[in-house]
Amino acid sequence: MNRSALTVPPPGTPEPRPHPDALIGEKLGPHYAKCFGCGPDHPTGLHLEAVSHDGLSVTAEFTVGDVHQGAPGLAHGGVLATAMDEALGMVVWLLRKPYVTGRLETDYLRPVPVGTTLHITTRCTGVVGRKAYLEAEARLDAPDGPVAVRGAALFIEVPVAHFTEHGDGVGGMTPDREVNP
Ligand SMILES: CCCCCCCCCC(=O)SCCNC(=O)CCNC(=O)[C@H](O)C(C)(C)COP(=O)(O)OP(=O)(O)OC[C@H]1O[C@@H](n2cnc3c(N)ncnc32)[C@H](O)[C@@H]1OP(=O)(O)O
Repeated sequence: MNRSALTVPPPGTPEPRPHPDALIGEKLGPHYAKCFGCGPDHPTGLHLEAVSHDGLSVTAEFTVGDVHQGAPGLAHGGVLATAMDEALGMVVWLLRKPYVTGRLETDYLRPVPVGTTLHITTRCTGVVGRKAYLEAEARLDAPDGPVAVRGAALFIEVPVAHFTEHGDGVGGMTPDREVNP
């Protein structure tokens, strides 16, 4: 993958660990019912479902539907980037602090037909100050299927005020709340 230095942790960055209270090895619930990425109440959203793993990693599944097309019969690249962004966001939840995407890099390796279930794996590779370094991979139809998309990201920790001042709040979430109900 063509990674920029901006999404690679500096040399010597220790391996990050989940927050001691993070739920590991369990299905992660949506962070917001109307979220385009994970919300069950979004009519055309991705309905991403994810499970957390030790080592600050998440696996997630997303089945490409008719409403996600770009070219006829193929997933839109922006939708695929959204799926990566959402699955990356689920990893930083395990730090139990609010983060937003600062930078998202995406490499598209194979077309993704409608009906495909993408198996997405995301991992945090380092945390330095407010910056969390992340990487992602999406495979076609099986956890060991062909790689279709690779991604890397830099997420930035923000205060809760980021959501209350710029949006409509945090949907009942606070940093102290169980984030994976
Ligand atoms: C309640 C939880 C909800 C969870 C939702 C999950 C959904 C999935 C995730 C998303 O899609 S979030 C939505 C998309 N992202 C945004 O809307 C973020 C919009 N951008 C911002 O609000 C600000 O630009 C941001 C908070 C990211 C940074 O602004 P700040 O003023 O707080 O930080 P600052 O600019 O001082 O940067 C802090 C550090 O991050 C670095 N940085 C910030 N943006 C960067 C960038 N884009 N690329 C590289 N580095 C970046 C910056 O260089 C600096 O590094 P150093 O500490 O080493 O000096």
